[in-house]
Amino acid sequence: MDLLHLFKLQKELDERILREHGLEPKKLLKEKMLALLVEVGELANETRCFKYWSNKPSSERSVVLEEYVDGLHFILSIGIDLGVDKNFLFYKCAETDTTTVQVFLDAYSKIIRFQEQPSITNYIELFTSYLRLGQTLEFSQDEIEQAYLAKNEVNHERQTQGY
Ligand SMILES: O=c1ccn([C@H]2C[C@H](O)[C@@H](COP(=O)(O)OP(=O)(O)OP(=O)(O)O)O2)c(=O)[nH]1
Repeated sequence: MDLLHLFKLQKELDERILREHGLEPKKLLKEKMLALLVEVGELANETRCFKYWSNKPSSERSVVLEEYVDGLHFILSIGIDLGVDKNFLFYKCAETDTTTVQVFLDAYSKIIRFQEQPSITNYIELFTSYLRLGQTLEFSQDEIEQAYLAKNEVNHERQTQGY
């Protein structure tokens, strides 16, 4: 996954959203943190991994993947505000032998920790936990990258249409 390229596309999209909505290029960190928490909740809902009371299966893989890359958009956007977008290198996170529910809870706790203390170390921890979540959901890096590019385009189209 070419993260530096994704950061660049994210920056273009974020700048466009600010422009179209007449917002100052001020940081919207709190709003982005809440948006990310909501996206992780939407993702968990689509997987249904915690719904021990139901036999209904997970949503289609493509639906889950789109939710996943919505969260990735906000994580990249937060990284840009933090100033790490020019030199952030992806390193493969170790495979973990744990449940999907636990991986979701870990991602939540890393997001909250970063929100309380927005350091680069905590950002890397957050990013890593989100990549681990992608691995747990069995998405390849290539699939994630392609889905990110597709949703990024949709986000631009929405701005064109005055979303
Ligand atoms: O500064 C921003 C703000 C938003 N987004 C992207 C992230 C995500 O891909 C999308 C917002 O999520 P979604 O598509 O779920 O938006 P929604 O307005 O909640 O749509 P829906 O009601 O269809 O879920 O916009 C950014 O990249 N940068």
